[in-house]
Amino acid sequence: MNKINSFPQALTIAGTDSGGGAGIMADMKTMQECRVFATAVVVAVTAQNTVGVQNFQALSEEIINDQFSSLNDDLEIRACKSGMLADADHVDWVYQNLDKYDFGPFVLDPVMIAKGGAQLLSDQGIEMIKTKLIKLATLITPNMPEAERLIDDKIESQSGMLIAAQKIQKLGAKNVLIKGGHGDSETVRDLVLLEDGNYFWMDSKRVHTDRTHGTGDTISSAIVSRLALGDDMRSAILFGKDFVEKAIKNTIQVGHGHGPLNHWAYNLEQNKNAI
Ligand SMILES: Nc1ncnc2c1ncn2[C@@H]1O[C@H](COP(=O)(O)OP(=O)(O)OP(=O)(O)O)[C@@H](O)[C@H]1O
Ligand SMILES: Cc1ncc(CO)c(N)n1
Repeated sequence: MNKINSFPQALTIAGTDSGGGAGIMADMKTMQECRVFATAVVVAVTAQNTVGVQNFQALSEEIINDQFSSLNDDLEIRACKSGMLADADHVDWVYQNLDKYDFGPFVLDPVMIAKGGAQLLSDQGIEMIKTKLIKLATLITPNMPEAERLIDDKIESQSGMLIAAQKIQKLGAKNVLIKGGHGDSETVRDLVLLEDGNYFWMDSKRVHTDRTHGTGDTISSAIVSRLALGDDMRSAILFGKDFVEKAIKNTIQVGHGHGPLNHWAYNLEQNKNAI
């Protein structure tokens, strides 16, 4: 690799959040905290705050292709992720670019509905993820409602969660992380199904808070960062869980709705332990 360009670089392909807590903003803050250089392809712009999404506009095919091409011409992206992709055309354009360029392992966060209820991906867009984009995914990270939508079935138990992960893997994703943040159980359980068929659970105590805007973006960006730094999939996912847990626990008071996470909490804790 060209030494001049050797600092670890990661890419997020997603929508912006003017409120700063989710989407590209959460992704880049997370990557920065993980010590990788963050880059972005903007697919859509949202007018959003902690209360909800007030409006959004997706960008043209030309500017999306040009952003990918600019990155490919100059940077050395080692891992990438996608977030909000808006509709079927945008999913397809992202597919074509990821098929064309090598940006390393690809983490697909199939963002469908924001915590405030806004639909960030059309029904046809969901179908395009299921039939096309998923085949490029090194890892897919649905939350529970997204996992149910991907398999078109309800998930009602832990064995149901495993069966769902296996079905999602059959759609084409190599590794599957089903996030269990939704609901009100005291223990939050995430499930990881690895490429080789082995699986494990990640448990944590539920933090009773409404400051959970951008949890999914944050865990997937922490995972992508560690993949860009050379971690194997299992270590990268375990790191992501630790990172997001600390970011949720160490609440900050911003906004009046689903508040954002504290993206510097992980490093604050590391520094404290180092003293
Ligand atoms: N209240 C909570 N307490 C502890 N961990 C949580 C809580 N909420 C979410 N998590 C963790 O955060 C991560 C993201 O899970 P979640 O199910 O919230 O994703 P998401 O719905 O995609 O998030 P978003 O749509 O806000 O980006 C998971 O590892 C989950 O276990
Ligand atoms: C732009 C954007 N991406 C993702 C989410 C989901 O967290 C959101 N609320 N907004």
